[in-house]
Amino acid sequence: MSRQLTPDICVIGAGSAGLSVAAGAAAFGVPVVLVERAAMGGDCLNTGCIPSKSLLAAAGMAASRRAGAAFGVAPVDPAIDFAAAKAHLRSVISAIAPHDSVERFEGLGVTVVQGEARFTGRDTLAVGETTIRARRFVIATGSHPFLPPVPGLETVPFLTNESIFGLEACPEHLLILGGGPIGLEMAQAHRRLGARVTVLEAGRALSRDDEEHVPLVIEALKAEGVEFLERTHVARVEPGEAGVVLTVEWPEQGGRSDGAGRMGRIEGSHLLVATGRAPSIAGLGLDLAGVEFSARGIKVDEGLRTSNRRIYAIGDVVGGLQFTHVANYHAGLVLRSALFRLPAKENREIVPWVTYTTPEIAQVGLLEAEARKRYGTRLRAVRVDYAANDRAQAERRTTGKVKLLAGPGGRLVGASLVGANAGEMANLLSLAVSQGLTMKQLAGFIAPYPTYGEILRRAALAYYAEVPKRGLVRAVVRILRLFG
Ligand SMILES: Cc1cc2nc3c(=O)[nH]c(=O)nc-3n(C[C@H](O)[C@H](O)[C@H](O)COP(=O)(O)OP(=O)(O)OC[C@H]3O[C@@H](n4cnc5c(N)ncnc54)[C@H](O)[C@@H]3O)c2cc1C
Ligand SMILES: NC(=O)c1ccc[n+]([C@@H]2O[C@H](COP(=O)([O-])OP(=O)(O)OC[C@H]3O[C@@H](n4cnc5c(N)ncnc54)[C@H](O)[C@@H]3O)[C@@H](O)[C@H]2O)c1
Repeated sequence: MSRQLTPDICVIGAGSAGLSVAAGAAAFGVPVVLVERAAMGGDCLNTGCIPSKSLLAAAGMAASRRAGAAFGVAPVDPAIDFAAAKAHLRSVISAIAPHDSVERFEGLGVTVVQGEARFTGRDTLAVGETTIRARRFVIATGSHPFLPPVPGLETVPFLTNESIFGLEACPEHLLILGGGPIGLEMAQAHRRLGARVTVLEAGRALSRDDEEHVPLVIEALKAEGVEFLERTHVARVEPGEAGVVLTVEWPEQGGRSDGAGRMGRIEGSHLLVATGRAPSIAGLGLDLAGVEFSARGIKVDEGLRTSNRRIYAIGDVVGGLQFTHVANYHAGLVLRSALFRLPAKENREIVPWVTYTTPEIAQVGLLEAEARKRYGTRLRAVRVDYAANDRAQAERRTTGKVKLLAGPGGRLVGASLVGANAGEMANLLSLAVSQGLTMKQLAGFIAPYPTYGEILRRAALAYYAEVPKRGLVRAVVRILRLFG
């Protein structure tokens, strides 16, 4: 039966971005319609953050059983029930799913329409028999795996993040195309759960992270048995006896340390494609809506408005930094703009991200190379090793580094971390960068002892290490001593 809805706001996509806008708008009593064609919760809940972090947790449990010797606890080679690990993953999703469910959102006052949305005009959307005419639209349709143009890929049953979490048996030899966050998190998780794993990366693994810190992650994964082929070109994919055969090429300065030939063949049982993301915009009717886009995503201005000013686009579909917390950040900006008509401007220089390998690697704000370009000699980088932290010593997790970047006036403009709890520590640094705090303020808080977070205060104090040596400062201290 056909029906027409006329909300103030219509949100397309019930992933991290869309859910946040819908919940926020409904909380202020604004009529809002939310359209979703598949599972509520989008990538993060169903095929992204939650299953990947749950699998890493299972893998971490296996790794800890193998690693007790230094603590006087006899290591064991644990029997892994891969199907049970997957049951754990599904139960975590089920525990979170009610929060993102149709029932909860209807309870919040949101009208949820299930089906595929497509624009039929600049202010009209069709979802099956339903027509939605809204004052404002928010496109939050996310992204899907980008498939590289490797000849033969279509001839094998390759995996992506949309299918790998459904495997019930551990792959014998998992080949992973792409050494980004998905590739490395899945490499470590599967290796720890019993698979042989080979990562093939066209360029440099984790290329968006600090280049001084990335090698610590790669070395840790290699030490656990993950095989790495960086700067490797996969020329062809074909079916093989064991599953999949890759023909690979190494350029002159090839990634193989053994100096093997320029061409080679690698056989594995499974292939995971983790080579980036493409925006989910097919069939949306963006042309009819007057919304411009490119292969990267929907084009938006700093306020996340599209070329049609009544339509915003947020989250993965705009092709910027693709993280759940960025999707949530975007949602907040859109609510500010659409509900309160306040200026809203995305600031990409305060965004943190974390890859949840062991060790974790985290970035907040500017990378050193970016900061140097911007501030030149006015930039100071201070570095502290985890080995200087008592808690890291107690837990024997001393492989790690923190680097703080101080711009003019000692303002923290960026931070890079690698090591245990790097992601948790990124929280405090994210607050500091977003609020424009200085090294003085970062040195001035009391960190509970012994915590990993003390590393941050130590790094901030290191910024002032030269102060006691300055002549003027020493002279003042000398004079003050005269007063008893
Ligand atoms: C394996 C993996 C691990 C990740 N881990 C992390 C992590 O640890 N931390 C982190 O911050 N980020 C992580 N991410 C990234 C994170 O999942 C995404 O950035 C986030 O989910 C993007 O949210 P979104 O709302 O923009 O899009 P999505 O979650 O993709 O939601 C878009 C929704 O729109 C719907 N939709 C699309 N087109 C239409 C249409 N025409 N009509 C109706 N509905 C439509 C889709 O069905 C989907 O539900 C990970 C991603 C992957 C793949
Ligand atoms: N912990 C997290 O926050 C987390 C975890 C997973 C995913 N994510 C998000 O999901 C996004 C997608 O992750 P991703 O790892 O797929 O993408 P990515 O773009 O970060 O990395 C893809 C990698 O694949 C390589 N590559 C591309 N084509 C190739 C080819 N033909 N052969 C070999 N290598 C090739 C690239 O050089 C790159 O290093 C990330 O950018 C991130 O935003 C976040």
